[in-house]
Amino acid sequence: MTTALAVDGVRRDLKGRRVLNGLDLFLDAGECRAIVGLNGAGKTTALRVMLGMLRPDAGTVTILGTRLPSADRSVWRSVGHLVETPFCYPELTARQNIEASAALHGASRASASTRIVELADRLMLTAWLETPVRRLSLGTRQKVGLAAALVHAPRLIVLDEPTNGLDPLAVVALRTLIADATRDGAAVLVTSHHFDELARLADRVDVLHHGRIIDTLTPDGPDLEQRFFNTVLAADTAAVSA
Ligand SMILES: Nc1ncnc2c1ncn2[C@@H]1O[C@H](COP(=O)(O)OP(=O)(O)OP(=O)(O)O)[C@@H](O)[C@H]1O
Repeated sequence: MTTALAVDGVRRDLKGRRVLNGLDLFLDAGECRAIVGLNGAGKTTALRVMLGMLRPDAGTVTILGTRLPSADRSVWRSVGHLVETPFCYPELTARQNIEASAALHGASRASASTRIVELADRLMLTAWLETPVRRLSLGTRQKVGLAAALVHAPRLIVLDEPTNGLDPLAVVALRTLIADATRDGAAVLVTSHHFDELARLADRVDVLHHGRIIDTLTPDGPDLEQRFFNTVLAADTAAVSA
């Protein structure tokens, strides 16, 4: 297996508060991993550090074999992400937004145009392709952001709460897109608060609590949500009695 993403001992403070506290995470090609955690556990901050948007105070991040911050354009071209705001220029149409992402990631016009047709069809976005993004609903914008993240067939895909605003049909479509990507060798990292969704999506589920991974759960097996709560409760109980 090739390691697509390696996060080793990352620490990061924000406004004097320790948000990431010795974060370790390794993601292989062909694998989908999920990060779960309570609100404020540090999920989005972790993804931002992994994507080079924030520098760690300590520890290292290695993406597709290159240690940050020295990743060059060829590395970033192989990464697709949707973190916080979807990739959207409000005055441009959905198609133009997705084309802009394809161009930014070095995809040819021909391959982008074929892939946009496919992604729009699968995400039920075709009817909205020529509409300016500012006129789209929240969920449709999310679909544009997802298409922009996937249009260049990235080898590393990072999605922060990707089902935000999506209807149940679109959730199923996203699930099959992620399954196809991992089957083709991409590595996928997602965050989510929806345990039933994670159970169907991820190969492993990492529990992030107070800025570090405290356990890794297998998504199959009984009641993932209850196992998550048990893990968090046990960690808090141990911290109180220490
Ligand atoms: N720019 C910032 N400045 C100061 N503190 C921040 C900043 N961004 C995040 N934080 C703090 O860092 C902690 C972790 O935030 P983060 O958004 O990473 O959590 P999260 O696990 O993604 O939460 P949620 O599930 O609510 O999205 C929170 O306490 C948050 O208030």
